[in-house]
Amino acid sequence: MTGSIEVRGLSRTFHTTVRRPGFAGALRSLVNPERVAKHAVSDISFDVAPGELLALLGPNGAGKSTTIKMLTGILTPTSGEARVADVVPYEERERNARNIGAVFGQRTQLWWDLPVKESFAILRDIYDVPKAEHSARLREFDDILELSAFWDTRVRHLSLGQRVRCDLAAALLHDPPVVFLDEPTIGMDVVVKEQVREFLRHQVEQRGRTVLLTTHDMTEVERLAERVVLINHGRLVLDGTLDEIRRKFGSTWQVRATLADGHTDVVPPPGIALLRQDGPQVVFGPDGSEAPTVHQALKAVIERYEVTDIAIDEADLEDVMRVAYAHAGPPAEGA
Ligand SMILES: Nc1ncnc2c1ncn2[C@@H]1O[C@H](COP(=O)(O)OP(=O)(O)OP(=O)(O)O)[C@@H](O)[C@H]1O
Repeated sequence: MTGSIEVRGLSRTFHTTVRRPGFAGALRSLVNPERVAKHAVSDISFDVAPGELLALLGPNGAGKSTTIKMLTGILTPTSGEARVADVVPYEERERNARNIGAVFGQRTQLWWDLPVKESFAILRDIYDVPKAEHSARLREFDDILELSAFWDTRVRHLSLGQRVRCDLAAALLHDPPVVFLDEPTIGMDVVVKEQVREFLRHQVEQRGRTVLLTTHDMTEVERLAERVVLINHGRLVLDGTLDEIRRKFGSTWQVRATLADGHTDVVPPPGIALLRQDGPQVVFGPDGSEAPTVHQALKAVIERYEVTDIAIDEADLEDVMRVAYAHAGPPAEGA
């Protein structure tokens, strides 16, 4: 068994009934329901190699959770195929469950009314983990995640950050080669986020686990992922390294400047876009494929404005992604 993920032409369409407004509409819907198809995921293919951490990115409603649900065996695809650690997840759910760990940041898989350590003990029995192994693994997780402070607390009384750290430990207690994380750090403070990231790095680099992560946090992507797959309206838009994405979407530089007094209406020079403005602080970036080089841009900005400070930065990944999403174009019908 290898901890790889293979996705080939995976699609999932949901059929929903349209609710017509008003009482008469409700009656008509009852007698003659109107069904519409929603193509949540359309023909996507990608691979994740054993021991690789891949970030699956996309705006709200792009199809990320639907993809993860198919790979964890919760949903069956409408067409296409997936293999996770050599198992077709939606055909062999039990075998798949032994090979994967999953954390959904918005939901817990722990028992709400039990203390944390009892939840862990139940999982140990479910997965048949020998006691010594279970204890050693908990000690390893505790070293980074600092769980023992709330070992005896009922899950319902944990804070969000404490709960997700426990969920992460619970997902890995049976030592699965593949881990799915759907927005694991949503709503966490920066200190806990960093703790979770260190834990994930450790799991990938030291334990060789394969991780598929969805997040809207670009700092997380930069800290953890070398490669990203971008989906929009259910379709795969891009599969590449962060460097390739930065190159492809042109935003290879940013010029950050502080303008002298009096510049209120900032109209950037040709080929240059005003990305952000906060009073006299402005950030310029390339505007499309014919954009000037960073040196030409610096010269153009200095010639046009009186600046008190100016610096060149690597493009912000949030801005790069915004351009990438814009390039993806409008949705296909039903997407
Ligand atoms: N059970 C369902 N029935 C009908 N439509 C659904 C169902 N689940 C998801 N969808 C639709 O499929 C599309 C993709 O949803 P999905 O949850 O996969 O997006 P996402 O990329 O995870 O979004 P987010 O970043 O907001 O979590 C959305 O338009 C959503 O409304």
